[in-house]
Amino acid sequence: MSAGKARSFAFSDEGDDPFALEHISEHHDCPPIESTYRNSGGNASCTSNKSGDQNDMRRIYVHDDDRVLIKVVHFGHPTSVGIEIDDKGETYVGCRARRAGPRAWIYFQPETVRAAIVTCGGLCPGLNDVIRQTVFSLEVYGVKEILGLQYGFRGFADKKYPPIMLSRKIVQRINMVGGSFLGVSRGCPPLDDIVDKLEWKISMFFVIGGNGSHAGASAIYEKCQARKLKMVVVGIPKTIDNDIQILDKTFGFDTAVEEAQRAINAAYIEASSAYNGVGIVKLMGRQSGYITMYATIASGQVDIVLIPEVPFLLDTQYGVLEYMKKRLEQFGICVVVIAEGAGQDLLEGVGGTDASGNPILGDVGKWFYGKVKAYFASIKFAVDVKYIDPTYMIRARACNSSDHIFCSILGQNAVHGAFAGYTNVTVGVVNTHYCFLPIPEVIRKPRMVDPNSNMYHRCVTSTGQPEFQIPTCTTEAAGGKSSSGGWSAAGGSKAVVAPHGPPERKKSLSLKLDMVASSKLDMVASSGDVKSCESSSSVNNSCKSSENNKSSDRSITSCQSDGQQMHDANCPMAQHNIAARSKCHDPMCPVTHKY
Ligand SMILES: Nc1ncnc2c1ncn2[C@@H]1O[C@H](COP(=O)(O)OP(=O)(O)OP(=O)(O)O)[C@@H](O)[C@H]1O
Ligand SMILES: O=P(O)(O)OC[C@H]1O[C@](O)(CO)[C@@H](O)[C@@H]1O
Repeated sequence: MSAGKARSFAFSDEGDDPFALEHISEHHDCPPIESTYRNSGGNASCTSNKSGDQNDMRRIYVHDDDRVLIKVVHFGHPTSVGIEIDDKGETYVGCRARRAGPRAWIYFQPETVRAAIVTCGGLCPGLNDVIRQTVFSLEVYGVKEILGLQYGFRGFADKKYPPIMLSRKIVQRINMVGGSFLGVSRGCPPLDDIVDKLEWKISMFFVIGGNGSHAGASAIYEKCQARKLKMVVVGIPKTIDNDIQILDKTFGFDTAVEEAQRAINAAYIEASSAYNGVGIVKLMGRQSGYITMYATIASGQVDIVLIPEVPFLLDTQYGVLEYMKKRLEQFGICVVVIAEGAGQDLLEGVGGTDASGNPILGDVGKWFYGKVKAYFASIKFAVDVKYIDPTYMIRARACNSSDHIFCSILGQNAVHGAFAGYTNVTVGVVNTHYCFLPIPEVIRKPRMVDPNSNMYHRCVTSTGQPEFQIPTCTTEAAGGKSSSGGWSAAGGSKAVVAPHGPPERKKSLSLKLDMVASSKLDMVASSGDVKSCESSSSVNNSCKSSENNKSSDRSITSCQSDGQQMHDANCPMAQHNIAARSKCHDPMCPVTHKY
């Protein structure tokens, strides 16, 4: 199946299934043999018959007909948050992927297999864990020859770094450290040179990398097909950026978020102890803001988050700088987290591309730091600005325990997929289940944060920030200034009123799948904007009465102006410095007691 193939909404095992996998038996004569995979004490040869049924109590094999649903939510309406309708009006509702795991029947004689493993792109916590478990699993099947390519695809061409033989003994302890035991690189020799080398009887090729590496893996697969090489290509998605479609997450992402959160917390500590302290943290994320968004929520101490997917104004009355001033006036502190790829439209990029063709970005962190300093100097507002750029620290470490486990499962499943004969596939977790997915489908486009997603709404609910845009429809529900003077509420006024109206209890809410496509038109022509304007008064009411709205400015303003007092243990004052705390006059306020 090619990347451009039409996708259907309803699952079918026939040709139009976007998750149909290439299988080696479609191109080569290779009858299945009984699996040689044994886990501890398992006696696989007694447990299955040719149809894959298992006769004994021990069950170690996944049946080839097992499937994982790509979407497990029943979406009640095409405008439901999270439904992910793509630019062709398509969704993955109803689609299923093949469940990963060992099969009872395999398509390679292990003693004839020569496997090769390569790690490409940037570093990512967990690379060594994946290499290690891939080697272990190959050996469990009975493979004797396992080659490690050095320094990514360059390892095919660079005579100084020939492939190294891998074994359980060699890789036993590599998971204790970060980095890649094999080395990584960007850029690669001509694909034909790589395929020439693969003709050295390599029958299983494991590519551990991100979108670019998977594009490379798929291109190599195509070339091998053309040369009729009997080889399977299996990818293992790696990227701290978490920018791979469909998957719950990629390995290393959790660890990177953990490390990023530490940087944010350091910025918070610095800023909270300084006079009008500003903490700025720049985090990796070339085109997608996942690390920044998740670390922001994890830290809980961020006032402003800026990601590549959400444009922002800097210096106007709706811009970031004026909002920072307001935060400083109110709380004496402001923590800003900015993703590497954010605001690239505002600064001069370095231009050009790296060896892999990725754009070289301008340094938004330094640029933003300079702008903040200049702005506050220009208005003679004393600030103490600390800038932290943890860059490579978030990806150079060994992974945390959840990533150790995740990587182990991915490495093992990659080997199961190869022995099952699947090729041009990758292995990933979808809805907490492991599955094999066609590479072309997962790299159709990079995954980015959807500013209309639940997760982004959660993030800006956490920071309490407004949209840094000229409001398209102003409402008094805005998180700070009113229509005459400034910011609109985070998430936008359009998001305030549900576009799909009140629930109709008696009618079935079940979503007809063909509705999804037509709904795109509805959404474009929707009168949602108008409605949200009209109903702003009700929104405003709920806003005023929301005493527990801990993160937004309006709760403080209404508290103070209504003469109400803050009894909330999570009073926003509690999170900020002593100067700001003194603004809380409530004798019951836990902060007043504490200090
Ligand atoms: N479209 C493509 N076709 C063939 N090879 C590619 C393609 N894109 C990238 N590659 C190769 O894949 C390798 C890794 O690509 P890249 O440097 O973009 O990292 P990545 O796999 O996307 O990982 P990361 O998330 O760290 O950026 C490089 O050797 C690069 O030359
Ligand atoms: O400096 P390098 O190695 O090119 O890597 C930087 C890039 O790697 C990533 O971490 C992963 O692609 C990006 O977020 C970042 O732009």
